[in-house]
Amino acid sequence: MATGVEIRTLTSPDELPEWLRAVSTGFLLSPTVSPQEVAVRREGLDPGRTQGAYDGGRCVGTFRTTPQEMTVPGGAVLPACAVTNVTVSPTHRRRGLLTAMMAGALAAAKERGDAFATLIAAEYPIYGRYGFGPAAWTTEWEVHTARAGLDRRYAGPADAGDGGRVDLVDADGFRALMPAVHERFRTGPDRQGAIDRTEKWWRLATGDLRHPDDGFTLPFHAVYRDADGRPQGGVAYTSDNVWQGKQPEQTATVRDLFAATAAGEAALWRFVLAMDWIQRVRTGPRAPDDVLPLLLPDPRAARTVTHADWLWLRPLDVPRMLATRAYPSAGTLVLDVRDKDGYAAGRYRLETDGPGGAARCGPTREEPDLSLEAADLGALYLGDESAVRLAALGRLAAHREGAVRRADVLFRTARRPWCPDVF
Ligand SMILES: CC(=O)SCCNC(=O)CCNC(=O)[C@H](O)C(C)(C)COP(=O)(O)OP(=O)(O)OC[C@H]1O[C@@H](n2cnc3c(N)ncnc32)[C@H](O)[C@@H]1OP(=O)(O)O
Repeated sequence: MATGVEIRTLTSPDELPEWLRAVSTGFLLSPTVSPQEVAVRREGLDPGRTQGAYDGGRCVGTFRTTPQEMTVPGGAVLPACAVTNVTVSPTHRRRGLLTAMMAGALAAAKERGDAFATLIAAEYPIYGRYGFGPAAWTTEWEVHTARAGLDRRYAGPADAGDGGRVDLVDADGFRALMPAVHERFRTGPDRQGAIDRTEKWWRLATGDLRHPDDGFTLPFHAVYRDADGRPQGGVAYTSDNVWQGKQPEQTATVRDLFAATAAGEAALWRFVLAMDWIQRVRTGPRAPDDVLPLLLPDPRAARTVTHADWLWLRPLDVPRMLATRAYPSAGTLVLDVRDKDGYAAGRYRLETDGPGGAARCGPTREEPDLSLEAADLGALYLGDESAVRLAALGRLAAHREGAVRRADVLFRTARRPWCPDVF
């Protein structure tokens, strides 16, 4: 580790301006942070979960965690330790500062009883060494609206197709209605990977609270209500106002689109795709198996512009993780989990009752069916990775005939996991 550098949690909110300057420097945003920006960022930030690395009086490393609820397969939620604001200044990189801050944060998370740690990785190669595996991927599409083959005569609010309707609302209305809908959405049985949103999240997203330095554009907002008038989903979108030779060439960008019902999700996409002047719709980061392309008569009109790892997950409490999620069939599996940091290491017996039933998991001395690294269990846990694929890569060893396929029968999910948010 770097000599002469002290790593510690912040002792007072007065240390935040210097700490935030270091975040802004590490992310190459700006060498300074305005007092107004500090005022916004300090809201909800817990100094006790905020680490800084100090060389003399200068902050050269930052690392923060926040409490998070994450949905696991089946719809139950578990407490996670969300890692964010990780930076080391270019003057102090590759001397072990991140490694030291990560060690402190994971030890605290284990002590608190968090089931796992999560993060959105800036670059793929950074976090595997700390026991994180890519647990949910993301895809962004750009839809060429004229090629999609949709009926562009969409008639507006009264015609969402199922007796429901889509209405434009202002930002305050969206913020008033949507948190409750989002709670139902994110805890659905196929919503593994979705996370809770704080009041601050909603205020920032709807412009009620603004980062003065980030050039925020207020989006348009629309709400889908079902035939009974119950709000079931919403969309936030912007448009770029581009014209060429008297022709509209506009691209709408979806910032947020979710619904608690399939009808609501389809109606909101149809609404966005049918808008006059819009030639292209950028979907923002979605689940790789989002319904969007197949809602189009010609799915090829949805061109993939990004497909990448998104949410990374680091197991901490394996028995709790495995006993809490749902499984599509009854079965048993004995897993030998290797973890050089110890948090997830051990041999565990998982026993599942199948659909609608419970699962039990605890330490065992039985011979293992499979052995794998904690990071690979992180990749398997939400259902996105395949045990057969990991075995082909040599990252998962089978000790019994058929054990790899048995793992896939238990772990794979009907829908792919999706974390809709950046944190
Ligand atoms: C959740 C989030 O906040 S994601 C944001 C992450 N932040 C950034 O990407 C901002 C720019 N980068 C940085 O601030 C820093 O380079 C960090 C935070 C990524 C790494 O900090 P460092 O203190 O340099 O990491 P540290 O010295 O502990 O490195 C540990 C190991 O990871 C490797 N490593 C670190 N960063 C990277 C990287 N970007 N790519 C590949 N390997 C890396 C190091 O080479 C080292 O490997 P070794 O143990 O085999 O020698």
